[in-house]
Amino acid sequence: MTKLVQVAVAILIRPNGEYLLASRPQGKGWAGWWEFPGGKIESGETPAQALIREAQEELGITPTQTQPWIKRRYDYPATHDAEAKTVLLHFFFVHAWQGALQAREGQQFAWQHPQIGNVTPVLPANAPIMQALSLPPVYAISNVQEMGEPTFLQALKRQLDQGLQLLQVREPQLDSAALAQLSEQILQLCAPYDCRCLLNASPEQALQLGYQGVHLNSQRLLAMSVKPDHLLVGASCHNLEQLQKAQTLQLDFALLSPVLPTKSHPEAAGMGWEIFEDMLNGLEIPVYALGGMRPTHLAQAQACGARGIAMQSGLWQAQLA
Ligand SMILES: Nc1nc2c([nH]c(=O)n2[C@H]2C[C@H](O)[C@@H](COP(=O)(O)OP(=O)(O)OP(=O)(O)O)O2)c(=O)[nH]1
Ligand SMILES: [Mg+2]
Repeated sequence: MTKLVQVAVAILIRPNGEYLLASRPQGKGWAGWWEFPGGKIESGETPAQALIREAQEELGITPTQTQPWIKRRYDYPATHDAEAKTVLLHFFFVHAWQGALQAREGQQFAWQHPQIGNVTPVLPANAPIMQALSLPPVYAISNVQEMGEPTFLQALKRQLDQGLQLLQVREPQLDSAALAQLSEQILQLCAPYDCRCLLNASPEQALQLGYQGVHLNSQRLLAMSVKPDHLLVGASCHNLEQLQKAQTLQLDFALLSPVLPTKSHPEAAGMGWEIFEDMLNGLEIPVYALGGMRPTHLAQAQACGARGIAMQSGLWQAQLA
């Protein structure tokens, strides 16, 4: 049997969203590969304690604002410089720290833009983590039907000014002419910002109207046999079968809902955080929690292993409050 190594991993994030990678120093297994700072959890230590100790030892800093994220198990084969082992990685976001970064182990540092990672190779266990980090923590869903177009566009502008980076346009009540007209306005409004827009429709419609992405409902997801080209692709899932289908198709992300009871689907009870966390366990595709979400639920969703939260009324209302 290979040994299980538990590891605390620190994803240092700057306010502009860049995160820190470090090269593994000479003399360690997988030397020269890029990773997040961190290291083995010692006996008697919690993952959070190991995180702080490793940050002090490797970087000379003390994390002051941390947030648990995904746990990920990975089997490493034996290589010329390392034996076979299974690692259980406990990823944490580190949003703030004391002290100035020092390369205490002779490692190199590289701050990475989430969508333009430019150092390679990154340790193979981290591939799904890099994919998740290329997406922002909040996914907004349009609500023109309830708010009316002028109010919605105003609210959208305010969210864009506050850093919104991912938007789903979901307005099934509109006919195709009205949807084309609304799409043009939304895409124009978003163009100067770093915000990608997905249309909840078929991939053909999304491409035709000039969207960067398509959001599949669960019916379209189940009917699909290959990931559409040239689009960022997300899908709505309500059970494990659908999540697995999204993963098999190698979609960019999935939504899992309803987590909590919601106004838009009052008949559905909400699976709760415990089941939500269980369903994400072992999944490689990034997932957003949906259903009754408000901005304050982000930390809880991430502690369950989600990339973040998707919100419709919870987002647009939060800013009016
Ligand atoms: N720090 C870190 N380790 C990772 C990442 N991804 C990943 O698969 N690992 C694996 C590589 C190693 O097998 C293990 C971490 O062990 P390590 O060798 O860095 O441990 P350590 O810092 O405590 O150093 P030492 O015991 O060798 O002195 O976890 C990552 O992003 N960061
Ligand atoms: Mg280390």
